[in-house]
Amino acid sequence: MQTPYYLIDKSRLLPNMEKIAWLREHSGAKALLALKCFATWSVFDMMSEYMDGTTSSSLFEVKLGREKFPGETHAYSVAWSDHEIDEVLASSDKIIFNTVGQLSRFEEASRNHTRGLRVNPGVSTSGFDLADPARPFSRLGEHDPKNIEPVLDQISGFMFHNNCENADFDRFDAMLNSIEQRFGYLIRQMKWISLGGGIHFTGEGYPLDKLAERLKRFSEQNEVQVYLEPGEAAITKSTTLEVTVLDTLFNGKNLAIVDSSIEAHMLDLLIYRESARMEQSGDQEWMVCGKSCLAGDIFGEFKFPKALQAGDRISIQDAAGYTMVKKNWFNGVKMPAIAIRELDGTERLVRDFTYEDFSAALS
Ligand SMILES: Cc1ncc(COP(=O)(O)O)c(C=O)c1O
Ligand SMILES: NCCCCNCC[C@H](N)C(=O)O
Repeated sequence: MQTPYYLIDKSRLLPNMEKIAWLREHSGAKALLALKCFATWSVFDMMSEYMDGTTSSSLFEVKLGREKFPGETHAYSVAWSDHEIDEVLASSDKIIFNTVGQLSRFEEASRNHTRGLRVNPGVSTSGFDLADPARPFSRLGEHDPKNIEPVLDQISGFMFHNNCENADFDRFDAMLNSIEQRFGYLIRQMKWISLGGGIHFTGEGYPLDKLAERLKRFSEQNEVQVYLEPGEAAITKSTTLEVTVLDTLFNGKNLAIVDSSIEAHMLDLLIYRESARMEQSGDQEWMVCGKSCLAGDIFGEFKFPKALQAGDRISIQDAAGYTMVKKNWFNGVKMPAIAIRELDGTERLVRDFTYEDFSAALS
């Protein structure tokens, strides 16, 4: 297969799915895939055996969820437009408004729909200002219980999303306690509560049993159906970005230029100033660089067992989350194709991109 391509390995996706299924069974919570993180629908058939549906951040994600992922479709957006609302309602099971203002604006249009409201508890686990839903002056959800009280009869659920790559169960527990303390009297008047994404419960060593017990207790004490919206947790470590070395040079360090671009194909790493991950090790230090003209288009510095040379293949690890959904046509660099490794080890190409796709994205 011609590089670059994202390779989704079902045998690496499966353990995440099995943990999600275990958690559902032992907590009673439902799990919705957050399409903003991962929307590669060729593996939705498999994922839908372990998950209950999808949640979204736009009309197009709502439509994709309804069309490609069996189960429930939750529609959330920071703000819906007038021209979108009918289609959003037609393609979803629940609509979650970000503010009381949006709920009021679309009150009549959505009257026969199951409706919820995003609530911002003012606490989060994000170490990144950019991704912190509880940052000062955050627009993400209603903050004040007093503003929510007047619209309680119009909604049947809340969505809280305040975790971010949170691998610490005790921190999750403490934040849920604080949510219950501040918003408990409102939560108990609802039928369902989504606790959002950002809980790293499929990670190595995460105390899944404690999470299941906590979610079950939350659900029983408040008499609500709990939803989780895993993005990263659903697909973590399932995918690699397969690239080839095109050139090498020495400029005080060993540099290898590959047929991909961090700016175009793994943008989140650049945004959050994180390094890509490799699996191999050795005593040869190399900086792996992208082929766009951006000076800082660098995947990171890694150790290899031997010196790299043109033609070498490299697998960049953990390349599923916020990658394929964010890839772009910067520099006209060819987008990586998408391939799937089936459980029996066979690989198949499910999407390739051509010059025509590049040209069609512009006019
Ligand atoms: C409302 C909501 N739900 C779920 C997610 C998924 O988060 P993660 O990929 O960290 O699990 C996000 C991330 O932006 C979100 O904003
Ligand atoms: N790896 C660096 C942080 C990534 C942030 N995750 C994506 C966004 C997140 N789900 C959010 O904005 O809440």
